[in-house]
Amino acid sequence: MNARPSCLSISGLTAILPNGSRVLRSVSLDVKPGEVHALVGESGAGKSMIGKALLGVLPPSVRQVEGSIALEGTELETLGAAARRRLIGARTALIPQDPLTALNPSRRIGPQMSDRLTHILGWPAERARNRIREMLAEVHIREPDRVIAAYPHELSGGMRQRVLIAAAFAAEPRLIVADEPTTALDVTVQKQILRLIADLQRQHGTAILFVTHDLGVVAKISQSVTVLYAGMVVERAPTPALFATPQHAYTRALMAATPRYTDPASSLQPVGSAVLAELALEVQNADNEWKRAHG
Ligand SMILES: Nc1ncnc2c1ncn2[C@@H]1O[C@H](COP(=O)(O)OP(=O)(O)OP(=O)(O)O)[C@@H](O)[C@H]1O
Repeated sequence: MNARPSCLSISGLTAILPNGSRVLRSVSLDVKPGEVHALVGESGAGKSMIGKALLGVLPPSVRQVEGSIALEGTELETLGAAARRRLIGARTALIPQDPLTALNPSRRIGPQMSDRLTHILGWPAERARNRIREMLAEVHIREPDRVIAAYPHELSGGMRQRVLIAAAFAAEPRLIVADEPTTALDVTVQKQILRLIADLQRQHGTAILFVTHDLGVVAKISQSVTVLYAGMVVERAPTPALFATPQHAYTRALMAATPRYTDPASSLQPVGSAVLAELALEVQNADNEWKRAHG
């Protein structure tokens, strides 16, 4: 028997729009303690929606109608709004896609980094300041004083993302949601940032739900992976098994569309119409089954 609960356990998560269409179709996934779990899918697959459901910030037009989300064995549904916010604040952190919009342009970096530690976790200001300095060193920022005193626009995109990574790890969360954290960066900086996240993850033993559309990133950073299409889980596997023996035609099509997994001499293949027709049928079957079960 496995006595240690999953760090994050999502089961049967269904979210619905006012017109009745489901944007998440009974999604289940598990992130084990200390592992990186990749959530991969094309634009619109529902990756961000899962992160938002976890953080309790679904858009007003989207309702979670079914399913459960548990953090280290605690079902979020069983908590009141304030207790849920406290638990999420203490156990999770977010590395966002776009570091510029995630930072307040009119406030200096230092106070923005320590806000979470002082406001949500109640740390004294000096402890928070010291922790921020430690974390800036861990993300290889050589002039911490300059960065602490800077406004976001005074830093490069890569530096801003380092700052947000430092802030995410500062309170030793159990789970970090990394929402396409390298997408907004230059290609050369992307590699450094990915390596940095991987290094910190190993050193701190933090579990990460790593949202990405890039199978190359999945291969580099994750131990397990969930492939999502139209809010539906298409395939879930340990990462080495996914690449060695992909089970679903859609996963194989995504691989064929990713440069490093194809013969460089061959051209990249978009997801073909046969695969899309198969997916459409699976979505329809899943929706019919759901409608039958819900009258
Ligand atoms: N505020 C909203 N109201 C209604 N539907 C929405 C809203 N935001 C997103 N959607 C829809 O929900 C579905 C999932 O969107 P989501 O943003 O989670 O996809 P994603 O996989 O994160 O895509 P991307 O990689 O482009 O961010 C899409 O069909 C999208 O059109």
